[in-house]
Amino acid sequence: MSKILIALGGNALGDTPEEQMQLVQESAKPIVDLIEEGHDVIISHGNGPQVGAINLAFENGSQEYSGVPSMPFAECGAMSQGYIGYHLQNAIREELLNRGIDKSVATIVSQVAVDKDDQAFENPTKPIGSFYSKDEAKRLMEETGDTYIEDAGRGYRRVIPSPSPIKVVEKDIINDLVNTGRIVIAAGGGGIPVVEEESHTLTGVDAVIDKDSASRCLADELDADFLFILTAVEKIAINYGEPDQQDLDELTGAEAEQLIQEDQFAPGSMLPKVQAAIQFVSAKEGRRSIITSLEKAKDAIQGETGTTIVKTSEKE
Ligand SMILES: Nc1ncnc2c1ncn2[C@@H]1O[C@H](COP(=O)(O)OP(=O)(O)O)[C@@H](O)[C@H]1O
Ligand SMILES: NC(=O)OP(=O)(O)O
Repeated sequence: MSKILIALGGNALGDTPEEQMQLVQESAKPIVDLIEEGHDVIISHGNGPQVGAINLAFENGSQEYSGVPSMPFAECGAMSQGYIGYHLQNAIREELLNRGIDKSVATIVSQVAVDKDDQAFENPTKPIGSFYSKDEAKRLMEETGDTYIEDAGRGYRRVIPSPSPIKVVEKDIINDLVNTGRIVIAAGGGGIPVVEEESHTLTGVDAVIDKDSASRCLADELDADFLFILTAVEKIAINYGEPDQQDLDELTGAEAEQLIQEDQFAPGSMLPKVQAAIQFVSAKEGRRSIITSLEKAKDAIQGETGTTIVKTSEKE
């Protein structure tokens, strides 16, 4: 049996509490399929729409009502972990009980250490919150001074810094829970970004870490066998969205690097997933990273679908 870290994409969560509550019931099924097969499963998830909405709600509130404070991004990230983890752990719990599986599931509020001098702080790239038209984004930029960019052909979104993860602060406790058969939801939304001071104080920073990158970091620390990146597509493709689109079954790290050089993967969407997958498999023989859709997760672990990324030396 394998240790599998599952990184859930935005389509597993939706945009509103009602949508999320409903969607996580569907997301729980393939997760519990893997648990039922005897695998150790750790779950992480994105938070781009949610962290943006939480931050904006406080911003709007603080403009209208004097008692509402502005909310820094680290705190917004922590809130998003609680909000998403609450729905997700209940959906998984219910699915486990319905199938007569006696296992407990919980969410760990997870902090991820970053370097205070990470270049990412100078160059915001992480899209968060809702999508806007070009005109709306221009107006918002003028009004707020925030940065908005076009996000993978889907509209304009606010961007904030997204430093690289160094370590998951709570990794030991996550490891202990996994090793005693618990299902853990961790490093949600890429983790709460913190800088470790010399005094050992952990100070939150205004950033959102990419969840695929943080998931890779946690999968590495837990020595997982599989990093599953579940998103809206069954396989990654070359010439994605074009008439000559070609879906890919298996890639080595080197082949995937070559496709990155050819700009085959959109920044802010598929690119960070492929980069996380390459980094995960390159670190140790025998690891697999699979990029596929939620619905196909069970088939993908049998090698029946999805795009599998393997260490280059394993295919030579
Ligand atoms: N080369 C590619 N192959 C497959 N999908 C791609 C490719 N380039 C961009 N995409 C898009 O990337 C999306 C996944 O990114 P995104 O929606 O940001 O992920 P998440 O599920 O983590 O929210 C896919 O649904 C697809 O629309
Ligand atoms: N934190 C993060 O990467 O969230 P999304 O996957 O929702 O963008």
